[in-house]
Amino acid sequence: MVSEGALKFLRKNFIFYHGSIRLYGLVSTIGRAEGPAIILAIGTANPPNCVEQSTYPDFYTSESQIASTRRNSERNFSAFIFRPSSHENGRVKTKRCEKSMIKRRYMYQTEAILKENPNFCTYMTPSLDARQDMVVRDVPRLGNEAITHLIFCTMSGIGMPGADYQLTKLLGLCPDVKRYMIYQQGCFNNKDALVLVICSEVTTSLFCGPNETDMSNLVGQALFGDGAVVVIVGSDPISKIEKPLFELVWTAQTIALDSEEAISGQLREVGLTFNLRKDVPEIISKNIDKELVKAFQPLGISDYNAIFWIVHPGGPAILDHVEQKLALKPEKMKATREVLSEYGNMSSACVLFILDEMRKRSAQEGLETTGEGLKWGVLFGFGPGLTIETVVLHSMVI
Ligand SMILES: CC(=O)CC(=O)SCCNC(=O)CCNC(=O)[C@H](O)C(C)(C)COP(=O)(O)OP(=O)(O)OC[C@H]1O[C@@H](n2cnc3c(N)ncnc32)[C@H](O)[C@@H]1OP(=O)(O)O
Repeated sequence: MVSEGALKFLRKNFIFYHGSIRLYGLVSTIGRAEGPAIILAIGTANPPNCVEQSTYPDFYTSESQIASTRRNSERNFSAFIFRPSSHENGRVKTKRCEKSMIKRRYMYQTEAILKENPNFCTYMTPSLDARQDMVVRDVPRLGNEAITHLIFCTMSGIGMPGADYQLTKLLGLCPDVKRYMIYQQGCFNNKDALVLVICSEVTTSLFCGPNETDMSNLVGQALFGDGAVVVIVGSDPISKIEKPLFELVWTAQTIALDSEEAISGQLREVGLTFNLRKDVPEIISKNIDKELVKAFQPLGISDYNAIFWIVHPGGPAILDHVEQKLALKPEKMKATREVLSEYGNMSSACVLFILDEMRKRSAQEGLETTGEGLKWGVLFGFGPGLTIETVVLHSMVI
C-alpha cells in the first residue's frame, strides 16, 4: 500500500521517477491520460533583425570584416551559391543566394555585433567566450510562457545552469516548475499535465567567416537562421476550453544507413564547428520510404499524396530529393517551402513553424481540418547522426 505522501511525491516527480521524458505517450501507472498527446497551442518568435537573402552576401562580406575574408568569400560564393550573373555599371552583380530558395532569415548578429566581434568573421578564430555570452542571453530570450513543465530544446549553446533555468527566471516562473534540457537533438504526457516545449535556435555559435576549402561551412552560412517556437502539449482536451490542433499518434527515430558524420558538429574555441556531407539529401531520400512504410502500413496508407507533409527544410535539395523519390505533388511541400523561404533553416524550430503555418493556412482557406483538409500527416525531422525522426500526426476538425 502506497501512502498518500508517497503518492503525492510520485505524482510531482513522476517524470524523473521513470528516468526519462517521453512526450509522445508517457507511460505512467498514475493518472494516465485516456487519449494521445495533443498539440494544444503553438507560438513562434524571431529576433527583430531581418536579413534579406538577396543582401546577405553584402552582410556576410561587409567592410566590417577583414579584407582577406571578403576576397575569399566572394570567390567561394561566386563558385557556389552567389554565382555571378551579369555586369551592372561595370561591377559584377551577383545572382545572390537564389538557389537556397530562402527570401529572408532572422538573426541576432547585426553588422554592429560583427564589428565588435571581428573574430566571429575570421575563419576558425577563437571566439567561444563572446559567442557563449550572447547565446546564454539570447536563446532563453526567444522562448516564451510556461505552465507546469518546461522542456527546453536547443543545439545553440551549452551553459550551467542552462537556458531552461534562465528562461524560468526571465519569465518569473515558479521555482519548482519541472525543467528538462534537451541539447543537440530534435524534440521528443500524464493526465492534466500541460507541457511547454520550447525550441529556440540562435546562430551566434555557428556564424563563421569563410574559408577557401570549407564549402560545408558556406552551405551552413547560407541556410541557417534564428527562431523560436513554443508548443503546449496535453491530452484529453477540455471541451470548449482547449482547442486541439494535432494529435501525436506515433513516433520513431532511426540512424540512417551509411550516414556516418553526415551532419556533425563540435563545440570548439571558435564556436560550434559544423560539418555537412554533400550527400545529405541523397541519404535522406534513400531512407525515407522505409520509415513511411513503418509509420503508415498499420494505418493501411500507402498513397503518400493522401497525407499532409511537414519536412525539416534543411535545404531545398533535401525537399527536392524527397519530393522526387516519393513522386509527391508540389503542393505537399507548400507549407514547408514557405517556412524555408521566409525564415531559412531554424534547426529544431522549423518543423513546428511549419505546423503553425499549415494550421493557419488551412483555417484561412476554409478547409475542414488543421492538416490541409486531410486526416493523417507525417512530420520528418533530420539531425546529427544522420538521425531521422518520424511523427505520425492526426489533424483536428477546424
Ligand atoms: C542542424 C541539423 O541537425 C539539421 C540540418 O538542417 S543540417 C543542414 C542540412 N542541409 C543540407 O544538407 C543542404 C542541402 N543542400 C542544398 O539544399 C543545396 O545543395 C544548396 C542550397 C546548399 C545549394 O544548392 P545549389 O546552388 O543548387 O548548388 P548545388 O549544385 O547543390 O551545390 C553547389 C556546389 O556546392 C557543393 N556543395 C553542396 N553542398 C555541399 C556540402 N554540404 N559540402 C561541400 N560542398 C557542397 C556542390 O558539390 C556543388 O559543387 P560544384 O559546383 O563544384 O559541383
